[in-house]
Amino acid sequence: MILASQLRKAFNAGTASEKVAISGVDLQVGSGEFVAVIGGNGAGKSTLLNLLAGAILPDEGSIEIDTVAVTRVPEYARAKMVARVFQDPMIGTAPSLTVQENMTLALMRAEGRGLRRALTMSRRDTFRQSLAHLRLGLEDRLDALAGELSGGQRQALSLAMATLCPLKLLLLDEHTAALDPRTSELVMEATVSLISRSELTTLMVTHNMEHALAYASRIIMMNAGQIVADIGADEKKGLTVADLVARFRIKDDRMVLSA
Ligand SMILES: Nc1ncnc2c1ncn2[C@@H]1O[C@H](COP(=O)(O)OP(=O)(O)OP(=O)(O)O)[C@@H](O)[C@H]1O
Repeated sequence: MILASQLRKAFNAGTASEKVAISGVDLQVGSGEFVAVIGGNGAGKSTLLNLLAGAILPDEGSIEIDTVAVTRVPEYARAKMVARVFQDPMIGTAPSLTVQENMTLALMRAEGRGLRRALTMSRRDTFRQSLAHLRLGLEDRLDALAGELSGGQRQALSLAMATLCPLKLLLLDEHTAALDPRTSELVMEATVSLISRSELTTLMVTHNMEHALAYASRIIMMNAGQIVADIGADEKKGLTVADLVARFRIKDDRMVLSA
């Protein structure tokens, strides 16, 4: 369970360019819930994820992950609990290392030993199996350099790496936004398969309303640093993309693409 209470974060505080990015945010996410975070540009979505990851610390409020108070715990010390996948396929994997070396690095995050010692044959099988579930052909490319993979395969590898060790919270920051529509669907399907297999608690920032409606169990809408709507599974069932766009006057990815 993730519990955020009365979070506030301002940038450039006390200056003329002060910007309150998050204000009075209360959020409770149950174990295994998959929450889509939507909202217009500058609404505070990435800042909320940054606060949960520990990449930035709040000015006010508190954060608990499975009853552990992590409010002032920096990102590196939260890494065993929280993993994140970013929009840019170039972030999250090391291009000059192979697929299996990248995955070994992800394991070392939890185990902390040398790359050579950690890379054993049994690990290879484990890596192959976890990559096969993603259905992007990565299981046959363990020895390929990550830099030679397609954008979709790199995002899938980032996902596999993020979820290789037991996790309390997975944060997806527009992780399919830089991909073409077909690849974006494939990575989204891989995401859902991973999340449901591991019953992972997940927050996904997205501008793709179809993904939010189809895949998440709950949608929260942000505006001006606050959560302005919280749509549970039952209410979500009756909504269409057009409803969401009209109700919240926000842009959908596909509208941006076709504009
Ligand atoms: N490091 C920073 N320094 C100054 N202002 C910032 C910083 N990070 C975010 N902001 C500001 O805080 C507000 C919220 O930004 P945030 O990136 O969280 O929005 P977002 O909802 O993720 O937007 P988008 O959909 O465009 O990515 C914006 O006004 C932004 O300009």
